[in-house]
Amino acid sequence: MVRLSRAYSFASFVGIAIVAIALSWFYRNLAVEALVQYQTLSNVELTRTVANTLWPRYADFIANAGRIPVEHLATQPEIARLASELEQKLYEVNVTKVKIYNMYGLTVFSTDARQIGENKQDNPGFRKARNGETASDLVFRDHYSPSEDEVERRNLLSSYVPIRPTDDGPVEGVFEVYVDVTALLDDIARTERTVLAGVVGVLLVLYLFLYAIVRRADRLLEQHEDEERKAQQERIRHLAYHDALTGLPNRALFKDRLQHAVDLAQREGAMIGVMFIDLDRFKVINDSLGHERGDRVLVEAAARIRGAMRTSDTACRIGGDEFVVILERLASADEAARVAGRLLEEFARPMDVGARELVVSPSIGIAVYPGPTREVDRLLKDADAAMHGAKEMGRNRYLFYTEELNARVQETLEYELGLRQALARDEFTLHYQPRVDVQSGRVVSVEALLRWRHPARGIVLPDHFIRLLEDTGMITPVGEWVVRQACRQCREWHLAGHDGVRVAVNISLLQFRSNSLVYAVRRALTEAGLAPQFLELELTETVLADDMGQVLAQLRELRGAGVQISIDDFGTGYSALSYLTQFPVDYLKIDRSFIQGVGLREDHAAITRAIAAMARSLHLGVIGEGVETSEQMRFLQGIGCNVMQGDLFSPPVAAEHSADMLAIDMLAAADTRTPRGRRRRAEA
Ligand SMILES: Nc1nc2c(ncn2[C@@H]2O[C@H](COP(=O)(O)O[C@H]3[C@@H](O)[C@H](n4cnc5c(=O)[nH]c(N)nc54)O[C@@H]3COP(=O)(O)O)[C@@H](O)[C@H]2O)c(=O)[nH]1
Repeated sequence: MVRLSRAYSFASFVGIAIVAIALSWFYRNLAVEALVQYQTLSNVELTRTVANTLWPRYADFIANAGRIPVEHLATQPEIARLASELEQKLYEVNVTKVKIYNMYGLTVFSTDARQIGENKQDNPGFRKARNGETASDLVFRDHYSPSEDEVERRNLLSSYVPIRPTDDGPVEGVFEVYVDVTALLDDIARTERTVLAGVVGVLLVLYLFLYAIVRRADRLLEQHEDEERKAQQERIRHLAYHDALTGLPNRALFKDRLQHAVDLAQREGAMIGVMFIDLDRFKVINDSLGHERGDRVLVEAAARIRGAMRTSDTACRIGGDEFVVILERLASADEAARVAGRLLEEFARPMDVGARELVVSPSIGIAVYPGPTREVDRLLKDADAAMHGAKEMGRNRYLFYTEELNARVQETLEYELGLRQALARDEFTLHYQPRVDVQSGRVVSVEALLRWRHPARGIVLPDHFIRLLEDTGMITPVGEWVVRQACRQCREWHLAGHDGVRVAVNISLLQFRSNSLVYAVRRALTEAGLAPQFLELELTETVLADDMGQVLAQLRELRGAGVQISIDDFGTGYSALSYLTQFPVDYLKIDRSFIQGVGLREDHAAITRAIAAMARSLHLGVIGEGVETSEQMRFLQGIGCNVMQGDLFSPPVAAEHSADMLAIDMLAAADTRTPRGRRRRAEA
């Protein structure tokens, strides 16, 4: 970095030098010019005086001097007289030499007699004077002879002055006057040196004064730079060890702090704890509300965690929605439980994250040392396992780590990991359950139901993994796979001759929130070459009760394209029935819990009747699901519900048997079926 003082020193030195040189040059020029002007005037005056007194008597001699042989000129009596008279006249002035030229440049007279007779007609000074102008020239002579004597190193001003008998008369000759200005020029040089010394002295004082200021500024700057550098390093260090969003220590600093806490605990024989906090369903919040609101949830969560902690605890954010608190110097495990309890209370208050208020709960796992956690470097892992245990137990709670819990959690984690890989490993499959028109005995539509062919556990039913798919955000890609697969299968049925059959697919609320549903459905239909009216989407009432505007827009688009919409598990959603008039719906599926209550509970029979009547008056189709007995079938027939689904006709069957299922008379099959036994065989 360029130092100010160094730059200032250099620039000022150059400045002072330039000022000194310029000043000296100007002063000398002005002074010398003034001297030349003054001395020239004085020479002109002298010439006029001489001309007035001497010229009338010598004018003829000088005019005719050209006729006298040059070698005799100096010996003419006029010359001696002239020399004598001039000597008197020049006695009191500082003129050192005088020459007189005639109009042809002949030196008629000179105080140095050796120069008499010389011709100066080509001399510019002479020529100028002959033409009526005065010409002066400052010259330096190493050796100079004013008369016959010689002097050395002189500065001389020589002036050529025209001689006129009267002020406005013609020029009749030229006077050359030499004045010795050596002393005057020396004076000028002395004054110049004095002025220069004075100016340079003042400039130096100014320079030193400014230098002191610049030096101080330099130091202040240096100090400021130092502070800025330190602050910058501190900022970088902070960024390296803190989470930019919440400002909490990050994973790197957490490891440091944990190590420190462990060292202290081992030295003092104290107890420490690690609390692993994971926000419940954060992925869903993030995906549905957007990342900006997700960030606000995280910031608010960090503030609440800090609020619930003791001053001796350290809270860190170690991942997306994962926070860890190091609990130092615990008196007992109960103290950790109290901190966790406070934290749950903090999270019970709704969070204001913009458009809506949210209650975001945490699941908390706690591992204490010494305790079931024997190795300190397992503290975090064990707290993590306890947190998963808390999630399994229903979330929004805390759980201490135990070895049994660990085994269970490991199993769940493996299961979860397997599910994450199931789509890529092609382990999902669809089973199909027919819906029968009991008036004709024919299959009118088929519900596609997802199954996971687990490598060790065999066929796993969706109740065991749909929620996990939703929690992990995998429901969207898996749901899209289901739609694609079902459309392809339906097209195959059509090609095999069952061309009126419709396929129904269950759609999760999260698929609506992902906003890719409409595109995925259209693409699946196009890829399979299936007309939209053969695809039915089953939604639960919770979907309709969600963000009405968002769901309605997508439903209208799908319905507009020709896709059929049905409400699944109808009657269990406890939501306002008015939505039925607003949403574009084609069918209501009466929940199987009501149908299975028929013959056992009058209220269930009443609800079933009411739903069928409502569907009829709203001109909606009605489907009875979970029909297991002939009694239930007859009851439904009696209330005008003729399309039924249930084990009485067929449980869900694998794709390879689905075409056979479409070919048979379902009523005849129902007569010979023992529902539950048949279900187990078909799904095995
Ligand atoms: N989002 C998605 N959800 C899906 C998908 N596939 C299934 N599901 C949902 O999982 C729930 C459980 O489904 P499943 O275990 O397949 O059970 C279905 C039938 O087997 C069962 N059923 C049908 N008839 C009978 C019967 O007579 N008795 C009896 N005990 N069970 C019967 O009902 C389930 C179908 O229910 P529904 O969808 O409400 O019509 C279930 O909620 C599925 O929705 C999927 O791809 N995506």
